[in-house]
Amino acid sequence: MIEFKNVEKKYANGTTALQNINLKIEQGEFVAVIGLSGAGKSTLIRCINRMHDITEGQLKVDEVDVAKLKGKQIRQFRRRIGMIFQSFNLVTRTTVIKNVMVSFVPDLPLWRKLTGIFTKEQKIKALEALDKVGILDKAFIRVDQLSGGQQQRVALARTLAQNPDIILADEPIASLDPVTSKLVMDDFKRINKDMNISVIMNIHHVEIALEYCDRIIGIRKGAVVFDGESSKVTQEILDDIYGGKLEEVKASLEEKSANV
Ligand SMILES: Nc1ncnc2c1ncn2[C@@H]1O[C@H](COP(=O)(O)OP(=O)(O)OP(=O)(O)O)[C@@H](O)[C@H]1O
Repeated sequence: MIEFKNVEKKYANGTTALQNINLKIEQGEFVAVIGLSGAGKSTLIRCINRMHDITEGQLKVDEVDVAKLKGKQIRQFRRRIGMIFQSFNLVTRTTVIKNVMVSFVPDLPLWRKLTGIFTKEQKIKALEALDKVGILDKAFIRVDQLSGGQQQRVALARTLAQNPDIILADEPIASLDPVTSKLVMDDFKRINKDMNISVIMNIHHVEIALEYCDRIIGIRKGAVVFDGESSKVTQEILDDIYGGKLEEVKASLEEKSANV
């Protein structure tokens, strides 16, 4: 379980990105974090794996007080938490399988990971992870020869190979066209349901969030203004989360996806 108790995050420049956050996320939930740009979605997600330090309150992941972790403990803790980014974060000039196997040697420098010799067992594990996201046939192809959607699936396979309890996804479909976005969301959903991995996703596409995620957390100006089941989200709630600017957000997303 992930538990935020009166969490505040203030950046060094004085910006309060999160204030008085109280949340409980149980193992196996599929949660979307929505809100306007700058509302604090990324900050919220990144506090969970200590990419950002909180400045007040307490954040616990399975009873581990995240703020108290130090050095090696942080690295060990992060192994249980996969992170997916909008930009995939892959090494594009090497093969798909090598990108996945990188997850087996988290403490080595990247060049060592990529030149490293992997065991047969590790190769099998990587192939299994690729199979789970439907791109086993691409294992020995260079990443730069794949489409955006396929690259995001490689990133997902890399995270799965690490055997995480939680996946944090920071706008995972923001660079994808609408059809590919849905395929990637199908993968997230399947992984969430079949493997009981918690997924906490920061997402701009409200309709997709409502369709795929079980729970919606709406953030406005660093505070939670809605927290409940997707099926309970009304237009009025969306107007509150987005301060009446939802149509503008949708129009800008449509413009972006036309340019993908
Ligand atoms: N490293 C930083 N230093 C100072 N302020 C920051 C930093 N990162 C984010 N902020 C500020 O914190 C607030 C929340 O930012 P955050 O990136 O969490 O929002 P967001 O909802 O994820 O936005 P977007 O949808 O545009 O990614 C914003 O006011 C932002 O300018």
